[in-house]
Amino acid sequence: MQTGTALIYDEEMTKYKLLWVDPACKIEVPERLTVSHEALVKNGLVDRCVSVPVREATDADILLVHSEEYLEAVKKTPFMTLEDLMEFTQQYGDVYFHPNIYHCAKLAAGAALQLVDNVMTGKVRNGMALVRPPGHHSMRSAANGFCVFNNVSIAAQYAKQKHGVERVLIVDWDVHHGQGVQYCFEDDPSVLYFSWHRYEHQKFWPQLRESDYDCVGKAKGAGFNINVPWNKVGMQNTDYLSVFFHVLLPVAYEFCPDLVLVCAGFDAAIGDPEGEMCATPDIFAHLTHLLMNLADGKVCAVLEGGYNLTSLAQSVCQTFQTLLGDPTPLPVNLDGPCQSALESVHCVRSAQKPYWSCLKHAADLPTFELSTKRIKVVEEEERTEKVEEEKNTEEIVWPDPPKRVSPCVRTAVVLPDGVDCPDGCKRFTDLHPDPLLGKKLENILKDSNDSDALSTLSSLTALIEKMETNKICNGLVLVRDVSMAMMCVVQHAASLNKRALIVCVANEAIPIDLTDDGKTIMVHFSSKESEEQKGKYYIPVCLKKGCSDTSGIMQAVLGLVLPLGYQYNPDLVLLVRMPDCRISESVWQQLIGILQGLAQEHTLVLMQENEKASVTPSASTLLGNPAPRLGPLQGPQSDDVEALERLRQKLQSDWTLLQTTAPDSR
Ligand SMILES: CC(O)(O)NCCCCNCCCN
Ligand SMILES: [Zn+2]
Repeated sequence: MQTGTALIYDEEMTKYKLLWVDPACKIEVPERLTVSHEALVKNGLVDRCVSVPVREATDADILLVHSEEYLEAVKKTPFMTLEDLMEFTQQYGDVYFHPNIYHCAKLAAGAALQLVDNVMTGKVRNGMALVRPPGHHSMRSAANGFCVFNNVSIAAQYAKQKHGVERVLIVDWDVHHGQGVQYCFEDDPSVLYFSWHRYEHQKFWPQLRESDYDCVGKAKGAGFNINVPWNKVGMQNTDYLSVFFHVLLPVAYEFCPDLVLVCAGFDAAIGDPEGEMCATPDIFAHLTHLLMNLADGKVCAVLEGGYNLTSLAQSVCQTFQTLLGDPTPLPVNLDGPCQSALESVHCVRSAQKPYWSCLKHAADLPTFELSTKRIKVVEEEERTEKVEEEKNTEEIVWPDPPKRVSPCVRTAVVLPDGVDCPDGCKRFTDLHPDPLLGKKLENILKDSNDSDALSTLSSLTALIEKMETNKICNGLVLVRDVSMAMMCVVQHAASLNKRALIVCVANEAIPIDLTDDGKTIMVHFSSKESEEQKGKYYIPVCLKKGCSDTSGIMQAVLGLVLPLGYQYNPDLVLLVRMPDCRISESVWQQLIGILQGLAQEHTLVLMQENEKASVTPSASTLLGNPAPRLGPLQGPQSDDVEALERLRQKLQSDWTLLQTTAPDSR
């Protein structure tokens, strides 16, 4: 299995800066790179990465995206006088030139190509390039928005041409719209471009009509361009996650990319003068994690924006730690998305509905949107360049991201004799069995002197305690009686006052009487409608074709289990695979991989002891290896979608992160 995270950085890219007064450009300073790199050094992350050297992009590389006349013009800048540089800059917007910026722009683009080469040839699993100048605003024949060459667009074309990549997903989480990327690929169905961006109904820079949600791509590229406008500032972690769960991830899994490129701008974080958002740096740990089970884990992040030096450095470290496989921090008290974010999610899903089967049941455009659409046209004429006022975001404070400590044992296993312990795992036995355990579990144990059941259960309970004290990250346990073991875990977690999210894949309904006390929440996948409607903590997901239905499961995991799980915020995730369920191995691995974003990766996998063939693949994902790709997904069964939507309607008043439509509250 491929491992290793590349870090690409060269201090040469700090050797250019603004040489004259320009309020629009003064935030793009060399210190952006130095503080990021220094933070990586301070947190011991540089030593854990594979340092990959930069290289200069060649003319051929740059011409994959840019025109010859533009390249020839930029080539002249190193020899220009200050006056010439200022005059040369005038023809572009919100960007500045410097005698050394052409050199640095070649290094920034070359860094992205080095990253693609190392990931595509399997020298590393994933990585991030810390570069400046950024890239996503630059266009075929124009610099723009601090960008000279479009680093990520060049990397996408390069990956296709040199490495035969067929489908590239570009995730642009920078707070500005990467219009340069959109223009480059808008008619290209092999590159899916996703961007969210501060928009404020076209009042925010670059004030483009084509940054709105209804610009979905052109001709063959229709559907392969996804714009999520933020029409208000102050967006929080929950808003970002809502867009990943209900827009990006379902489409990304359907698209099934060979490679994921990230326009990793951190001006979407709190404290940034450009974004004026409120999402905290640890959110990038989750956003990164949620992409790492795509494309067999081939994720290449390239720095774009980020102008608050504190949140930038923290966000960069959060991203690297996740790329390195460290447990994600607990997503603290997420409430639901704000009304404006919900409207954006609603509009994007309805605009993209014709192009993606995972969205074929999405709601139509909200009626108010149709009316404001006309109003927006009217405002168009009134749009005036707003005066640059200084953003005093320097005073904003937020808590330091929590420490993310990797337990000394990553994956512990409890296996019957004769089943080998997978490489990298540690066989676990309970060294101090609790003599009273039989008594405590008598209500569960049918036969209290069933010694090996007792020993398995005591290992199970001891394993949970080791996870709760962070001695062990996650675990895999094979048992004879899965239902009984599940009840034991539920009871033991409750006794430790730990909240457990149980995801149970079965075929039949299962005998379980969950106390509706909120200490446990269960999502139960089966092929049978469950007759009794239990409280808000028992969620039956019925799939007509049962758990062999890959797209049905994935639709429910991404659109229901993830939002629910993030909002519930468990201390422990229990993944239970009933013997009768026919889930495919790779879907099971995706389930394990995706849900590791919760509970600081304290995932406990429980299977029947005859599932020996699943031990190695399950352990591989628990060890942090990416789950295998599922292939492009077909649409889920209509009646399953309708059942899921009924479930959403029922649950979303309690679990507001489940919402995908804005109430027509105009
Ligand atoms: C890479 C990037 O997306 O971060 N570039 C952002 C360019 C912003 C241009 N406007 C500046 C106005 C200053 N208040
Ligand atoms: Zn930006």
